[in-house]
Amino acid sequence: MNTEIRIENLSKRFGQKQALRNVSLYFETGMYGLLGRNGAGKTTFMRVLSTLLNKSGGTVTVCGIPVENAKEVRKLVGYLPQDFSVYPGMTVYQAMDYLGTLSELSSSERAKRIPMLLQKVNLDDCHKLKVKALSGGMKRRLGIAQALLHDPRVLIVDEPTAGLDPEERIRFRNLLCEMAADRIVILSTHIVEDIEKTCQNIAILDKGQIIYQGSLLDFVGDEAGLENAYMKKMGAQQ
Ligand SMILES: Nc1ncnc2c1ncn2[C@@H]1O[C@H](COP(=O)(O)OP(=O)(O)OP(=O)(O)O)[C@@H](O)[C@H]1O
Repeated sequence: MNTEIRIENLSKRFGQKQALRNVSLYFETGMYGLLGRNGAGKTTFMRVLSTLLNKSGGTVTVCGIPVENAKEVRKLVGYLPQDFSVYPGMTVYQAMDYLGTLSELSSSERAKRIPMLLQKVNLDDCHKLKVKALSGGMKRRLGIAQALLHDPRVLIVDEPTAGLDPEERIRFRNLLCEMAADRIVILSTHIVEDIEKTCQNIAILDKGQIIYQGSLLDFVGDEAGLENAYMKKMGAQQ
């Protein structure tokens, strides 16, 4: 099974509101940055890929499987939403174990994967802590660990570093890069620096349409950095 996502002419309407219009994109193993203003359609796009929203038109396949086959696609996709929060009264281990049960992992798979994932996100010392006692950065790392419980081929993260201190942001970025070595990671954020430091390829959404897709280096061209190139592009889109 090839690790790839093919999107052709994807559209999504909410009543009269056209949130996505003729979006066509292709992803293969690696890390991709998704940029766009507030309301551009980024979350809608990620929710369609994660099968949490039905599309209105077009085709989307994840590793060859159409998103309409939500049960199968969910096995392939891990999603960390913007507002991730889980069971504050549970310990870190209990929360992971419960989420693993919801993902239909057997008890032996959970016993194997949970310690391995907590170690990967550097939370192995915290497995007995209550979720509500975790810092913002630790919660985000727990979010990644839960999104990886079923070892998905695709990891989609929405605004994961907002509000994190610089050290925690860099740690989180490194973790995502590590995850992208053998899967597709799609990172949506307004923090342009996070994308500049981690992604070789970017896509920019504006008013529901793709206005750039391709290499970050090509996009930046002769500009001083991604932020400058991005501001210039967005200025031209007004
Ligand atoms: N459930 C919904 N019902 C109606 N309109 C919606 C719904 N969800 C999103 N929209 C609209 O679709 C458009 C795209 O929203 P979306 O949340 O995907 O944007 P975004 O790029 O993620 O924004 P932000 O950067 O602010 O998170 C917006 O105009 C939004 O108001």
